Amino acid sequence: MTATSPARSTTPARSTSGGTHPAARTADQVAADATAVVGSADLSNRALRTFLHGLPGVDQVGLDGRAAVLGTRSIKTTSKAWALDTIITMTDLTTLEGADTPGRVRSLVAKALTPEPGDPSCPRPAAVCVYGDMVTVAKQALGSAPINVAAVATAFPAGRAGRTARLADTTDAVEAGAEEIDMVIDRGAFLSGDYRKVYDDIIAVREICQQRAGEPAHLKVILETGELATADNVCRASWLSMLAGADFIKTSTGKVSPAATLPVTVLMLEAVRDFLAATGVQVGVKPAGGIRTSKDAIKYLVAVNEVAGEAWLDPEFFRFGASSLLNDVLLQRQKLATGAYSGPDYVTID
Ligand SMILES: O=C[C@H](O)COP(=O)(O)O
Repeated sequence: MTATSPARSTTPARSTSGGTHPAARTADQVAADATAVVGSADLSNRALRTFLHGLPGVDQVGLDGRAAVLGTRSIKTTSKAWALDTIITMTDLTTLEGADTPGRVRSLVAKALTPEPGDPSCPRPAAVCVYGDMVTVAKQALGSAPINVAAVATAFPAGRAGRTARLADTTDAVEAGAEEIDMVIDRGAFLSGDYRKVYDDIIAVREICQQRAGEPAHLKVILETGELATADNVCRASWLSMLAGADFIKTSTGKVSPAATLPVTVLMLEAVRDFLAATGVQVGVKPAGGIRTSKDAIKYLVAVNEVAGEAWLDPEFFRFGASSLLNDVLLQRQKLATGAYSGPDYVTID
């Protein structure tokens, strides 16, 4: 990623309560510092630390309050139909089980290709998300359909492997044709303050993504927010990932509790909004893990619109990582169209 000329603003960088942190730098200062960090030829861990620890502090109480308010918004029935279809187009339909088989992946792909048999107006998910060794199976099953294959990589979910193994994992997935790579950060390095290691890892994975035949693979960086302990850490990990060139920042692997939450997603939406203002680069957000109902997913859409803005209401910039959300969305879609649920046999519950 190359930081373009920062958009100039004289408003102070905002913390999540909607107010400003007493020690907050202005957006101009954050922009200048971010540009200096990205442009530095010899970036030290100390420089990264200074930048990340100088970000406005997060008011956790304010964050929870803001998310709670967003979660109570109601939407009109007409908007609900749009919301349900939008959720489908933003879904990375996922299977990430040790017991995944080629048959299971083919069945996931069949569902992605035809989510609602008999209703050609039903949109398709953005991607299917699988382990790297299942990319070939998924690609073959998808054929030329415009659905991406996202592969988890870098020793997902814990990331506990040396860089050589983590990068080899990524190379395998990219060479098999994955259009999207979902990497995990080294939480141990991050939590021990070795930001430079995390930064270098992301850059190395991104370089492999860039080498994909045809289009570069899009890089989603999983923070595993449930292991980061504080909201300030989530904010720092978001900025660190974006500075290193993430196309998306993703909350969770789905293997750690808590996984995606609305407050954490609001915080990450604020980060991408502020990063765009500072650098001119728009990064996407992917909450993943534990989002199972349309009702919850709609709360996330409201947050996207109100926190980051309409520009993020696009699968290019917002995704849901979910294994079973699609089933509920299809049921709700049916209910909206016919006034009744079609019964539990109507959609596959897998
Ligand atoms: O990235 C997606 C998650 O692994 C899926 O989690 P879920 O099964 O809770 O929807």
